Amino acid sequence: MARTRVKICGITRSEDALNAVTAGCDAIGLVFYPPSPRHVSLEQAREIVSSLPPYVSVVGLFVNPDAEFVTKAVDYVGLTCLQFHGDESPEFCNQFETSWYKAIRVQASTNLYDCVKDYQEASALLLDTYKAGVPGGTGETFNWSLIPDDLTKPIILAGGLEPSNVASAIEQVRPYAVDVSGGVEAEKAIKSNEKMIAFVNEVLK
Ligand SMILES: O=C(O)c1ccccc1N[C@@H]1O[C@H](COP(=O)(O)O)[C@@H](O)[C@H]1O
Repeated sequence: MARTRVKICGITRSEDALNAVTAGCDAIGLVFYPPSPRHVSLEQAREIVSSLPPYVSVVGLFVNPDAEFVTKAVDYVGLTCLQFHGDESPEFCNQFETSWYKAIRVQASTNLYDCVKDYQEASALLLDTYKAGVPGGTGETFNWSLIPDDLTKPIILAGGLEPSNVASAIEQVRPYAVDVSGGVEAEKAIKSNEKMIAFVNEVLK
């Protein structure tokens, strides 16, 4: 069985990006959502990406963006994948030539089979915690038993993951990948090298 991939999201500094890659992550995430404390400008993002070694995926995170902005970010920054974390429709997500996936904020009433059907062109579904009024990055887990084990899309598990719970999350959900932001921070928007190493080690053990 393939190993679980790791994305570390909300990178705001080149040194954090390099530490994340050295720790063993497969992808970094850059937040293009101005209200987030982890928001980066296109210039900051381009500088971070220019410091990366080869073979690292660069995911742009958007919340209800303008299509023109997404296209500009792909070209200017060199994004390899798009994460839509708002209320974007399948039609909106599909208009880009870049690989994309959709974040679903899961609550008891969420029908994940319908989400798979609705977003059939997505390369994966990212499952995050539902919290009213907050699009993501809540630092809170959700009830993983709400995830059926026969979904026909790769699942990226997110929401409140940290070194102490990621191994049990993987054991229970068997996701394609895990995604972490707040759980490996030293302070808001600043990553902890120790926590990133601990997180990846827990995934790989
Ligand atoms: O990180 C943010 O500020 C953010 C803002 C808006 C939407 C999503 C955001 N982050 C993503 O949320 C999940 C879970 O994060 P956490 O590990 O619970 O902090 C993850 O995909 C983040 O990239």
